[in-house]
Amino acid sequence: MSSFDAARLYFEQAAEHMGLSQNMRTLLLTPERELKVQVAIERDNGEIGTFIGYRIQHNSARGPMKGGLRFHHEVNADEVLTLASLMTWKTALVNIPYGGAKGGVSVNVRNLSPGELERLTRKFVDEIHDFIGPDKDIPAPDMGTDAQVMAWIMNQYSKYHGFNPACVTGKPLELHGADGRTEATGRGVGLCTAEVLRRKKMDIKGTTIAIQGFGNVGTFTAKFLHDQGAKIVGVTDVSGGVWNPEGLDVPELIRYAQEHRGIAGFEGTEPISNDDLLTSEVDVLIPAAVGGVLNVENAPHVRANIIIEAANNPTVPEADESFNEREILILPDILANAGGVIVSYFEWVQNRQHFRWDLERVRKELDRIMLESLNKVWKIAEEKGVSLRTASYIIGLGRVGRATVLGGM
Ligand SMILES: NC(=O)C1=CN([C@@H]2O[C@H](COP(=O)(O)OP(=O)(O)OC[C@H]3O[C@@H](n4cnc5c(N)ncnc54)[C@H](O)[C@@H]3O)[C@@H](O)[C@H]2O)C=CC1
Ligand SMILES: O=C(O)CCC(=O)C(=O)O
Repeated sequence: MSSFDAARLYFEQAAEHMGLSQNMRTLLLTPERELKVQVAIERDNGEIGTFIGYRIQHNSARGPMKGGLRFHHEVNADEVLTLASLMTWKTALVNIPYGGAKGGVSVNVRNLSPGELERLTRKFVDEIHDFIGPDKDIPAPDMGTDAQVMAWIMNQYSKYHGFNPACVTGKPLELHGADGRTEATGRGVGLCTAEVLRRKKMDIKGTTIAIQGFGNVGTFTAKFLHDQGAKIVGVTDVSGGVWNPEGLDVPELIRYAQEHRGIAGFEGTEPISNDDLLTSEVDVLIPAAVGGVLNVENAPHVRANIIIEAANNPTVPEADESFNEREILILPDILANAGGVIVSYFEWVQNRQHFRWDLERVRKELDRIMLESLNKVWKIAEEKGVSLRTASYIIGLGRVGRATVLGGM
């Protein structure tokens, strides 16, 4: 089953509850535009490197399309379409004035020098600049991209269309970025985790947590939860994993990971594999890396009572079904990781108003939107007797559907 067909099952479960017509389902599932471009660069050794880039614009019924840009060797059209559709439901669920899009280049960034990464980014913008922009489609960071990449995008876009920082979000602070964007996704994941624990009457102090992925989202999630007194007992990344039942020293681990480009070998810990981490005995499991990691094989062995989906699309539908049957609570990606796009929205607003917010204001508004969204999802799930995922989709689809009908063809 393709990744889009799998994600479509989540859509269909909500559409069924809502009694959406077949024609409306087809309209909402069909992407508006799919770009697939050649991204050719000169490598440092003088040879040519040819890569494939994608930007898939799924839906613009509620506003300009919005979504991150992923540089990863597993990027393909099916995955980008799936992620673009998730952005449509996510922006609608948290009620920010956007549609959904996603992009990516199929490349292993670990094999690129900084110069090659810059040339690749600029070349990608050369290919897609006519289709993006502050009122069309606004890229942002995702796996393998960061504030520096966003700065190059802004600079390259401006060469064609004039200075316009709102064409991309997640930029460096020195170049029209927003205070709090880098931490935003992890902060949102942490906030949601704390709120779920509160609702489940579990004390966050001493709650054991395992996190897969220790990049932007994983580190800020770990930091937030560690600061609240939770015990982060296991973390993995592409280099390996570390485990300490007494709780990891998260600030030290962050320093170590920056210095060693990975967490493997952090002193005072035992090694743990990615597979073992997912089935480890913890209260809360937080996938914060790639998609599809919770699958038919490992789902029956997952021992956490709560799964917070920081990554996009980490759970395949069969695993989701098995978790629901076993009453394992899953907070879905389109809610749990929405903090990033929410603060991207604040950045876009600040860029358009030429007025900077301070960190306190960003955090206050982010926390308010995250908690209001979680509250609404929880209420719908209870009222309708559905999972938190289906409740999230019901809200998202409902808003996109109504905007589509009101706007007309
Ligand atoms: N950056 C953002 O603001 C947002 C990111 N997300 C999602 O969060 C997830 C992580 O994104 P970022 O932290 O931004 O990426 P990143 O590139 O900063 O970090 C990715 C992390 O995952 C690890 N990783 C990669 N492949 C892995 C594998 N096969 N097994 C285990 N670990 C692996 C890497 O070593 C790294 O620690 C992605 O699913 C992304 O779509 C969702 C919303 C916003
Ligand atoms: O910040 C953004 O605009 C998009 C973040 C993103 O790609 C995501 O939420 O998956």
